[in-house]
Amino acid sequence: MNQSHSFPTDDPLDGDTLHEECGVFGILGHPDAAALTALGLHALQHRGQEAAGIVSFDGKRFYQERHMGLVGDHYTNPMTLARLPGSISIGHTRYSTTGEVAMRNVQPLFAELEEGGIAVAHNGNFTNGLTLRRQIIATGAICQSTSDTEVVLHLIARSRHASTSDRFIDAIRQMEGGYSMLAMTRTKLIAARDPTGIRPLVMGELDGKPIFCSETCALDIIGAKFIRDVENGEVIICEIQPDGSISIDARKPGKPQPERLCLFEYVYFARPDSVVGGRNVYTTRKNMGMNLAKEAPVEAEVVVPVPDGGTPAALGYAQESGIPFEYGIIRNHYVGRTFIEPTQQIRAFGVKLKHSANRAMIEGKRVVLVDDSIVRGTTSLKIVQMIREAGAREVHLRVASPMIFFPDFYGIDTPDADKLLANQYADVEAMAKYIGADSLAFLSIDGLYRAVGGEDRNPARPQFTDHYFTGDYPTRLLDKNGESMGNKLSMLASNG
Ligand SMILES: O=P(O)(O)OC[C@H]1O[C@H](OP(=O)(O)OP(=O)(O)O)[C@H](O)[C@@H]1O
Ligand SMILES: NC(=O)CC[C@H](N)C(=O)O
Repeated sequence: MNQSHSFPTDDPLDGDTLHEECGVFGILGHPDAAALTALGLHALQHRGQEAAGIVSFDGKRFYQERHMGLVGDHYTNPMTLARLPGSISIGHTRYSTTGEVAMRNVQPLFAELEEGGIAVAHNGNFTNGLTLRRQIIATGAICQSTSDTEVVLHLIARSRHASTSDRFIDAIRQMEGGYSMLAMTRTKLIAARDPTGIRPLVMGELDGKPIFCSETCALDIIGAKFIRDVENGEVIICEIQPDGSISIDARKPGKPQPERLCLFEYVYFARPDSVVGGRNVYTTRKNMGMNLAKEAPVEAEVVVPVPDGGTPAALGYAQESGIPFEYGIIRNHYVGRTFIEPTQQIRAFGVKLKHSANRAMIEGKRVVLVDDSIVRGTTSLKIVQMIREAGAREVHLRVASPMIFFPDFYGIDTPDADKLLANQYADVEAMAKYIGADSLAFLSIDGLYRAVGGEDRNPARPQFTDHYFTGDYPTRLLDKNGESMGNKLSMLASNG
């Protein structure tokens, strides 16, 4: 295995940030596998900005490049790509949910097995990862990372099945929680999605070669064709045959369960141009804004989005209400997503750097501000104040998703419940007062369901994963037992 990384491994971050997701990309049998993977990861950058890695195989050896930072910081360098030869490749952009921000947790993770090397890339989070980790450590395993993903490698190694595919299936069947996973061996690319289908994963094709990635925007960037979603609970095994052809074997190893995609993919995470679960994300966000305008109308002269997340919903609100849409806030694109920053102080500073009021569009007007979500309230507090300082007569905040009361354990890494703004105030009026808005309203859960899936939430069998709004977790939470995720790996806290 070629190890060519040498990056710092310190982790000053606390375990209390609302992180995003991760992005995965894999391709089998293409001569430009690593370069295509790098391009795919570029398109998936919004899903994870802490670190990015690529593993390739050239018929003889595995190669890896794993780096802290953005995809463009490393994989635009032809020398880096030259160190990733071969026609099989998988890649990952990371936002940590379990395990610190350190080189040892940067994916793909690689292991030498009896029958050869295997690399895995994981978007999601296992809700029994720590429980299984304790069990394998108790029986002699030596873990190299603090990532929940590593447990899968150990379970593959311990499986009694003969083929790598069966070992992989054996391993993931023991895992609970949310996962869209890719694995690669010397001849195979394997894709798997958890039984509930919490995280997205799609299959595409370029020049007849199979591709798997988190979102369709990664297919579009390389001109690949969308084939279909990987189904919930499905494992697809693609293998290069001795004659050079590629076999594709799709299996559903577990008990069938209804799919429940994560609603937050539509509210915030996925790129607006992606098609997630057959739905164009931009359209669902516009629908959210339209439903919000119906549910919470207000008299005003201008609708202003909180960019970027709030923009499609604000357009929907403006179209439905007939109030003109204007860019009353200008976004500095050199500042990333703010609610993922490590400390509250830095987050607040980031929000200030990121948004400026466009006074000419605001002064003397009653403004409807539209954002996609309120998590801690950092953004809302600053933006409402900024709009007032720019001369707005009234500021009405409209949020295109319901109030967030519950933490996530499936790959989002929300703050602890007590840090969520909705849990700090008795009602919406009290929240509005804290934020400094003349009025505040959230989209209802049914309004959100209709915006995404066209029908109300079915309480007996919810169509989507929505626990952050409702407390209805789609799986059991074995590791949790009342502890926060941030505390779970405290026994493993380290610098590298
Ligand atoms: O209540 P808070 O804790 O501030 O979190 C919510 C805010 O964070 C997100 O924006 P972010 O700046 O992360 O990303 P964006 O640029 O994609 O909108 C989201 O769109 C809200 O504006
Ligand atoms: N956000 C994610 O999907 C994270 C994947 C994995 N749990 C990690 O922390 O590396």
